[in-house]
Amino acid sequence: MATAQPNLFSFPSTDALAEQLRPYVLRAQNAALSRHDSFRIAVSGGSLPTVLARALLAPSNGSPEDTPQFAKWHIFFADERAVPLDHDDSNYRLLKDELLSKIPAELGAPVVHPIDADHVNDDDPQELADLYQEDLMRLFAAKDSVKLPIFDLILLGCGPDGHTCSLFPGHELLREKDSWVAAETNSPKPPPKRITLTLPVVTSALNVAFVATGAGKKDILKAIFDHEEGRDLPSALVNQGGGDKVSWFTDHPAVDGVSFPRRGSL
Ligand SMILES: O=C1O[C@H](COP(=O)(O)O)[C@@H](O)[C@H](O)[C@H]1O
Repeated sequence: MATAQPNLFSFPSTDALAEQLRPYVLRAQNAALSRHDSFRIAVSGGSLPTVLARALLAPSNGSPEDTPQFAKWHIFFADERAVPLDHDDSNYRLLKDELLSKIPAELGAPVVHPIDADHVNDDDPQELADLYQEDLMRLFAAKDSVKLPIFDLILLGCGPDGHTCSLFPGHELLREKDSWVAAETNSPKPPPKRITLTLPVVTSALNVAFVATGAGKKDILKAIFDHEEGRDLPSALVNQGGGDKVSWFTDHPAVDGVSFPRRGSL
């Protein structure tokens, strides 16, 4: 368990947040591309894709550092719902509508890793989870010694109950140690059948950023950053496991009244 504290950034508006999320993501991209030939990122659904699109589709200042090199991106999903890829509840569809379909051709196209559409109607989403794990293994487990995939960046949301990915409070999946991808059959938030990256995968990433905005997140953020009250919430477990690799991008209403020793500026 990491002892260092996560970083908390708070902005007056979602636009101001998106403006700062862009250099954060591009720094992770540039660092990744100096180490290997691709940028390996996992993204969530919910409110995240809209903010991410605002960040990444903004005009570049023209420098190579400020340019998304999408052709070198591998995009996975931090969690996905077991629905067809064109369904309103699909995180893939959301990302496609908000970001992927709007990337200018000159920036190149990322390699996107959706779930296997042939298994979304299975009674049990375990096969879907296993196939997704195999997809991850093709990229990350070139050597037998690889125990966990190391993402360059994972972008997360935080639900009003403190869930992140499809890891829900009090759920047994929070104790999963071995699988990279787990199946969820009884999500308290519809739809009930989902797959999710597991906690060890999330906390092994080189960088993890939450995006949480709006007054509706205020109470849960108070609980998460109050070490006693919210210590077992899934988002708090990411903080504890990831330490200062974890950054929270929030707006002022989401952190109104949240006491936190390390409010950073980027
Ligand atoms: O169900 C989900 O919810 C979370 C949180 O969504 P938000 O709208 O409160 O940001 C999301 O991160 C996750 O990917 C999604 O499947």
